[in-house]
Amino acid sequence: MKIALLGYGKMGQIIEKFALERGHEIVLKISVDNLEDLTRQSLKGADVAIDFSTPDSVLGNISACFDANVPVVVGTTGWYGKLQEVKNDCDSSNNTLLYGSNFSIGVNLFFKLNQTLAKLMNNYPAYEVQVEEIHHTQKLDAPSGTAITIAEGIVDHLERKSEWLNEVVGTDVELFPKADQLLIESHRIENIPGTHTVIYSSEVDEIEIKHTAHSRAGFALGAVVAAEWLKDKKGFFSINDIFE
Ligand SMILES: NC(=O)C1=CN([C@@H]2O[C@H](COP(=O)(O)OP(=O)(O)OC[C@H]3O[C@@H](n4cnc5c(N)ncnc54)[C@H](O)[C@@H]3O)[C@@H](O)[C@H]2O)C=CC1
Ligand SMILES: O=C(O)C1=N[C@H](C(=O)O)C[C@H](O)C1
Repeated sequence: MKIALLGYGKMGQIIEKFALERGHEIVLKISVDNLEDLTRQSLKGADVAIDFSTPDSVLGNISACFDANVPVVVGTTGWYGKLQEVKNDCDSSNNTLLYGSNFSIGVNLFFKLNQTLAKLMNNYPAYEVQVEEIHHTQKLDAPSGTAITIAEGIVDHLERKSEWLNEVVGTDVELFPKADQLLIESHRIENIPGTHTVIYSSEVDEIEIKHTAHSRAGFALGAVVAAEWLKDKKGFFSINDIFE
């Protein structure tokens, strides 16, 4: 496949390595240094685009892919408030997009485990639940996209929680969640690729499920596999559609 990389930073560069290893060709690499190279014409030379850019640029990049009728895999996070709008655009323009807050196999298994545990906990009101995420200090968005997916998995399956709220540890803002609110605590520490923990705590004990990414390799390989999966599809998909 001919692949356009929209975003050639930490993730884009590892994705390139896996794509080449799997026999693909990189026909376009866009970063903040060559934004002028992203044109309808240049995109049309790709079978698929993979976007790992920034929360501020991702929506423009998606529009550019729709305009060129090029399927796009979106790994960028921090834009999910616009998800429904993007889905509508995708459907009405007969385009193709797959997004995922996390492309690693381990985290997608973790998402399922999280939902199962949340369902079980409906019978055990003594447990209070909290989500924690830790990422490197260059991360632009908080909470992480993965933490949002985890929190939605809890809110959708645990009756006593109806919404999530986020506290970035180390800032002056301290939150006091109400009983029906799920706290996501975000920590920013040098060089952490991504750690997510769900903690159920009672007076007498604690249950913790935790995913630790040792590197960015799982995210990057997952993005290339997602692009391969998307090749002959049409429509709006999430990473969950691959794992189903
Ligand atoms: N879904 C997943 O599995 C994962 C998602 N991510 C997300 O991917 C995104 C990128 O992460 P990193 O590579 O770590 O960030 P990074 O900061 O290392 O790279 C971002 C790249 O985007 C480029 N860029 C800036 N404006 C652009 C524009 N208008 N068009 C195209 N590129 C532009 C920058 O020059 C840079 O090359 C973040 O939103 C992050 O949260 C990161 C890892 C895994
Ligand atoms: O910015 C990152 O690095 C990561 N972002 C994704 C997220 O926001 O969940 C996935 C992974 O945790 C790494």
